[in-house]
Amino acid sequence: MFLRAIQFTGKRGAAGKGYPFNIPAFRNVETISITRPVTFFIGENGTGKSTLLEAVAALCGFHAGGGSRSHSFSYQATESELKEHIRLSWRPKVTDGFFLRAETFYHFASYIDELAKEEPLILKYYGGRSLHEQSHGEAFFALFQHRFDRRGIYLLDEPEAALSPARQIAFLRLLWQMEQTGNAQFLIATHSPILLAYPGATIYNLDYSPLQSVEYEDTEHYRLTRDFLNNRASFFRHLFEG
Ligand SMILES: Nc1ncnc2c1ncn2[C@@H]1O[C@H](COP(=O)(O)OP(=O)(O)OP(=O)(O)O)[C@@H](O)[C@H]1O
Repeated sequence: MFLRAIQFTGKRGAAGKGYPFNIPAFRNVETISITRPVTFFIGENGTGKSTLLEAVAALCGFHAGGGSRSHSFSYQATESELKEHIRLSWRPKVTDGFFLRAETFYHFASYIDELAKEEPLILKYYGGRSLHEQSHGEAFFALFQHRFDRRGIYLLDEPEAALSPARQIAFLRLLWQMEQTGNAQFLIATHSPILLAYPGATIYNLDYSPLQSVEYEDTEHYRLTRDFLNNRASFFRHLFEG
């Protein structure tokens, strides 16, 4: 455990009412406590998960388009001002880690290819070959397996985006292995009921204003998936015949 809390500073009111200060989940939040090695952020589309992870990544010194401190590639920045209104509380501080953004992964892969032209050995951190020569899911998994072995903080924005259900379950094992080393901490924004099932994680739900921690079995992800799988016919009756 490295990051212990995300603290919202009191100056936000002065910053105006537009994005990102109009996001309901952040209203009246003082501190998001981080007490477990794996913390999930969930919520409907547009509730602020990426905005929060981006701000944390910026304060960690990670490139806004994804990557670590040493990565810098051209990317149309969409960073919000939130980073100027939060503080990270560390014990101990780490500077290494990675910010995975599914949406900019293509640009990241191209950037690594460029670096590999000068320094081919760099590809060992990405499964031994260009990320572009691997499928989207293979490339994600190669990154998890070969690059996430360093002591650090890992910020993952929808890592399930490229992963099959079987790979998501394999990812749970990787998470567990990395947690056992005591060297890795994860903040993960996700919509996946499989990833969210990871035992012992904290889940913050940004559907609430202010955001709240919830139990896995109380999440819509768990309940809706369970009900859908248990009774598809009933869902389809309502969807198609109503
Ligand atoms: N650069 C921006 N300028 C203005 N509004 C923005 C900007 N980026 C995001 N928003 C708005 O802020 C809100 C939160 O967006 P964000 O991308 O953080 O949501 P999210 O929870 O990650 O969503 P999703 O699950 O769809 O990825 C949304 O209403 C979005 O429209």
